[in-house]
Amino acid sequence: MASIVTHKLNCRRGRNQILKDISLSVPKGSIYGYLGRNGAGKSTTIKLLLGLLKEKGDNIFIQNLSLKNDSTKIHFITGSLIESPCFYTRLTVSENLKYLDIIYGGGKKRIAEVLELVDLEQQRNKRASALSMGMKQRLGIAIAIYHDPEILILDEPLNGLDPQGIFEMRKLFKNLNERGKTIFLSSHILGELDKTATHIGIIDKGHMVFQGTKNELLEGVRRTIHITPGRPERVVELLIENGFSIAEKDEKSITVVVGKDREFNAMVQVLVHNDVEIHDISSRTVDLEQIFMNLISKNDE
Ligand SMILES: Nc1ncnc2c1ncn2[C@@H]1O[C@H](COP(=O)(O)OP(=O)(O)OP(=O)(O)O)[C@@H](O)[C@H]1O
Repeated sequence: MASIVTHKLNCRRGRNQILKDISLSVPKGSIYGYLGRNGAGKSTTIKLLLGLLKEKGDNIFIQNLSLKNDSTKIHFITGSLIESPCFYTRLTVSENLKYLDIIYGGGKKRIAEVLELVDLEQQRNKRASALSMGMKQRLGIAIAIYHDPEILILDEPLNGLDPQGIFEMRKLFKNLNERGKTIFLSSHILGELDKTATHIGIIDKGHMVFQGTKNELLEGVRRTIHITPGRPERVVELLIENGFSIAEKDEKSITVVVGKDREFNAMVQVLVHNDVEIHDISSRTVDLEQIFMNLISKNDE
């Protein structure tokens, strides 16, 4: 089942078509990374999902509820963090949560639970204004999850955090995900999502250029294999005979480009079975960042 579904989401401001036919499908229980360059349309999508723009949301469904007809129910099952976290800077961390508790209930137990979850127990009596950036962001998450929503929608939650802050937020996302929350988060840096996301959606200039699991994104990746054999000419012959194409060769070494792991294994088998002398073999995989750049540069053409 999908937690968030949109059917051909469009958004226009004046002559500017900000979003064009965005059809999202965010599986329940996933950590869905929504990736795109600055200005691609991520925040606009998120604002639409949260019903914050004038568009009616008749093609947006959260847990099968229509945003147009069931926005109140949707608010109860959704927690969000957009732009900078919103809290009372002059109140302490726990006072901020006590304030929320007036609305949602749950009492001291829920406050303690949430503080533990976001790892702010030590800072509970600190004024929110005195927190580090990473802690402020975690307080923002604490506020977003206080009412125990099933889905979290976060706009660039890792923006501006140092490596330690990013590490802690990732840990928090994984922890929340293990507790059954579906997390939709945006970023303009693939590396930020790479380690956390189970699913990736890539948007560029308002168009969706990829959507699928992280493994599906990696499927098209090719590996460059650099081999330094005893007899390069013999290896070139063997590889060509067995259907591999040689990308480059010089006197000492050969470069072969292969697809999936299976193809790499097949190539190694050919070398082993033919008793080829190898001095060195190294493999370089195109990283996710490169795939991202390739996808969006195709959209530039
Ligand atoms: N109210 C508006 N009126 C006109 N154009 C807008 C409006 N809001 C956003 N845009 C334009 O729509 C495009 C997408 O903006 P959006 O904020 O959704 O991008 P983004 O992917 O979130 O980028 P960033 O990472 O920089 O926040 C941008 O070109 C932006 O200038």
